[in-house]
Amino acid sequence: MAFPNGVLLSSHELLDAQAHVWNHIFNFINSMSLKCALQLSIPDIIHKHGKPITFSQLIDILSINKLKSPSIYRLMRILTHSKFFVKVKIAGSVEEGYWLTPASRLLLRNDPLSVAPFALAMLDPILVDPWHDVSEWFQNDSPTPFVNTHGRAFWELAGDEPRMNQFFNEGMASDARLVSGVLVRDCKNVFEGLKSMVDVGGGTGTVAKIIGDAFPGLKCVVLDLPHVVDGLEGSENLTFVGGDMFESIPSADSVFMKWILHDWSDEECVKILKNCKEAIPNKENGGKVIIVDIIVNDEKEDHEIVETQLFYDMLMMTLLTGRERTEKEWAKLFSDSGFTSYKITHILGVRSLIQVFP
Ligand SMILES: C[S@@+](CC[C@H](N)C(=O)[O-])C[C@H]1O[C@@H](n2cnc3c(N)ncnc32)[C@H](O)[C@@H]1O
Ligand SMILES: O=c1cc(-c2ccc(O)cc2)oc2c(O)c(O)ccc12
Repeated sequence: MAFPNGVLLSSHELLDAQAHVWNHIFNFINSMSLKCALQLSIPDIIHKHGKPITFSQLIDILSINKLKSPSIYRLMRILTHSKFFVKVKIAGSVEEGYWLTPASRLLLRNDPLSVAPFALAMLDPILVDPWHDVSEWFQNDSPTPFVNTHGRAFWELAGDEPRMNQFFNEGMASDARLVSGVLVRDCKNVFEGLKSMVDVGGGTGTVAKIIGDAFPGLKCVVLDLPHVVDGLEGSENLTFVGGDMFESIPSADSVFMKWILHDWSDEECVKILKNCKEAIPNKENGGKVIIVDIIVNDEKEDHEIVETQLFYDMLMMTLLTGRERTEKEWAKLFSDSGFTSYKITHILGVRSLIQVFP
């Protein structure tokens, strides 16, 4: 087969190319099938059943129009293919049963590490609609596709829409639980010896609580926007401050920022980092900024990790003014903000821990 430009392809290459394009066109079907399973609570139903569930048992429990049961078989088939469920033999029965996989365990609603709130949030029209406007945004003056669609910036809408504020903060808190567990288990040395830490953009305080409990001598302050921290109660070594990191950051030995700088442009990051440096009075004596964020390394990392990092980069471009950065781009931000050195620890999968020293 020859294309008009003279490129020759075997039938095999041509059919592979067609399958590749189709898989990209239909990728949204994976996301939407997952959304449907979550809305019908299928992972929770299987978990509550406590053992592999047969198709007929699942149909009995699901609250659906039973005439549509055969379509549940098709939904389960695609989700089993994409490894959200497995089919296993049931002793003494000819029927097989559906069981959970590590991926669907992360979708259980009451699991502290649940990704379910985020999955539902990400697939809500509020966050899906801006993706239809990306090409229009490329051609106009809007700061982000999100502003193009909603007329307001992401954080403004979160402040005005209690539903979005709640699902976003819940989603962040579940990720914060997962990351904090790794930090207090595997990165003790990063926090040992610190007397105070301000978690900038620390949300509802999940990371600060877990780190504060693991290091009782460490006084933690969470700085976030007033609509996020209003009414939250602190403890012996945890306080909440409503404010704006672009204005000022409370003083502390160390500043912690998880998933903050990737939300913002280079110019905005330099402003935040300069405020972080101002906030650390003890510059020579152990003062530092601790960052948890993505470092893109498309030469070394495996294909799936880089794909997740590039999804995040597109997410930051579409919802916010941010981006994912390579080590060289991070290093430039740090030196432009007046920091002298940094140390990277690759410990958090898709993300890394970066300590930056004044
Ligand atoms: C992506 S979330 C990260 C939350 C938390 N650090 C985590 O990883 O779980 C970004 C946080 O920055 C907060 N934020 C946005 N603009 C801010 C500002 N100008 N000053 C302080 N916090 C801000 C948001 O409210 C949100 O809680
Ligand atoms: O709007 C988001 C969503 C996420 C997100 C989505 C799905 C997950 O399993 C985890 C997180 O992350 C975001 C983020 O890190 C950010 O800085 C801004 C917005 C979002």
